Amino acid sequence: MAEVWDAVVVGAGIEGSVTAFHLAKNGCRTLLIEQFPLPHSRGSSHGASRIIRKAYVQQHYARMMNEAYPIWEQVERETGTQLYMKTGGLMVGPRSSKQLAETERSLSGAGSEFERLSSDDLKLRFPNLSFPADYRAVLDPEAGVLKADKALRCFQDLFVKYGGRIHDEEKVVRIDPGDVVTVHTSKSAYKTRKLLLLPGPWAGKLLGPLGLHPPLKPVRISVLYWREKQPGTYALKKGFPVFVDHTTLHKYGLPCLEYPGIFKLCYHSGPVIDPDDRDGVAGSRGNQEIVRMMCDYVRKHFPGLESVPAIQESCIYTNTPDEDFILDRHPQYRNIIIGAGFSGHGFKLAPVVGKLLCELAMDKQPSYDMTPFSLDRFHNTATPQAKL
Ligand SMILES: Cc1cc2nc3c(=O)[nH]c(=O)nc-3n(C[C@H](O)[C@H](O)[C@H](O)COP(=O)(O)OP(=O)(O)OC[C@H]3O[C@@H](n4cnc5c(N)ncnc54)[C@H](O)[C@@H]3O)c2cc1C
Ligand SMILES: O=C(O)[C@@H]1CCCCN1
Repeated sequence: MAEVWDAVVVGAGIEGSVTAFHLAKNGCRTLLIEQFPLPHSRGSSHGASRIIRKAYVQQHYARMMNEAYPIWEQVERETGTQLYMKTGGLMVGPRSSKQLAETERSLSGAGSEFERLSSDDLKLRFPNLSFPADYRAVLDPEAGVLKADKALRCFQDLFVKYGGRIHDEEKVVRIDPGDVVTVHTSKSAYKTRKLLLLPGPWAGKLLGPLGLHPPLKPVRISVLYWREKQPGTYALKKGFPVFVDHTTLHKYGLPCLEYPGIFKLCYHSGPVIDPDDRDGVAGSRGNQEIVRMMCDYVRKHFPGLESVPAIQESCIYTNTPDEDFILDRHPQYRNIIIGAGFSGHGFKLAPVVGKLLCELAMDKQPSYDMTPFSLDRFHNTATPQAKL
């Protein structure tokens, strides 16, 4: 008789890899299936860096981050790899910004420290930034950079260390629900008691045949890097923080890390695409406009950077209308668990996302209120609004 797995996880991005790690660590015999050869750069988890911060508008994420940090540290210890570099995080916006006020409220509510910077403080502390006199900032002292590609590898290595199996270059092509689910791939078929779907931008393609159509939009993000005029101006070593601008749709930046002397500064939006054709016609549409807008932005606010990007790469967000994640069971097939819609901010939270999905798979009471992450919230048509 075919072997029955305790759990099969589909998708070896950061969310699937961390979920698989928690399952294996909790004694579940787990198989992690990935369509592409690992590592790859076609989904959402590639690249050297991501922002980690507690400064969130939504308090549920600020609270979850209190648990995420110790797990990141534990993985660093267990693998002997530095993954987190503390830089502090600067959230800027107009003095009247509701988002900044709510960020302060949620940091306080989560028991986390922060500093409030006036326009004068901002000028004094960060002379290489230029913002109007009616701007202010919130500084999150615990924020920093995660070494993303290393982090992904660490979680996959630990998963294998705890007895998990990874099958890459194997695409899931059909799912037959049941008390024991059958997962058909391009190479084989597997039986499992619990199936966890973490397919990133491909979520729509896997969920549709299971009768689920949540309003998910895969969006192509241009990852833009800008050369310093004077090397070292925005360097991590010199203590330049990670940065989020809360004016209208966000712009965000990370101090020079992956390419020496080159600062990463991106726009938190882009064209809706098919993940199998990320850089095709739809993906390129609007890119020139975004680059032009970002050139203007750099000229205005980052006077120490060349105002033409030195490097351009791509990555994909999978957005929900309210930018909250989906972490839930299939409403009909309760042993199928879904993690999707990480809306461009899921990396830092993956340690807690994985823990919650593992709890659902092991039929334990989840450690957090799952209401913000429920699939059925979309029946009430959430108002689209950039939050973070
Ligand atoms: C430019 C950019 C900047 C970001 N910045 C930040 C940040 O600063 N901080 C932060 O916290 N987050 C950030 N994020 C968000 C974060 O990176 C994502 O939320 C996270 O990587 C999502 O991971 P995932 O595992 O859901 O998706 P993915 O990494 O895409 O993983 C899904 C995997 O499933 C596989 N798969 C799909 N379908 C199948 C199938 N049928 N069979 C087998 N395998 C399948 C895919 O190949 C893929 O490997 C950023 C994202 C981008 C794009
Ligand atoms: O998750 C983050 O911290 C960043 C903030 C800005 C948008 C992209 N993601």
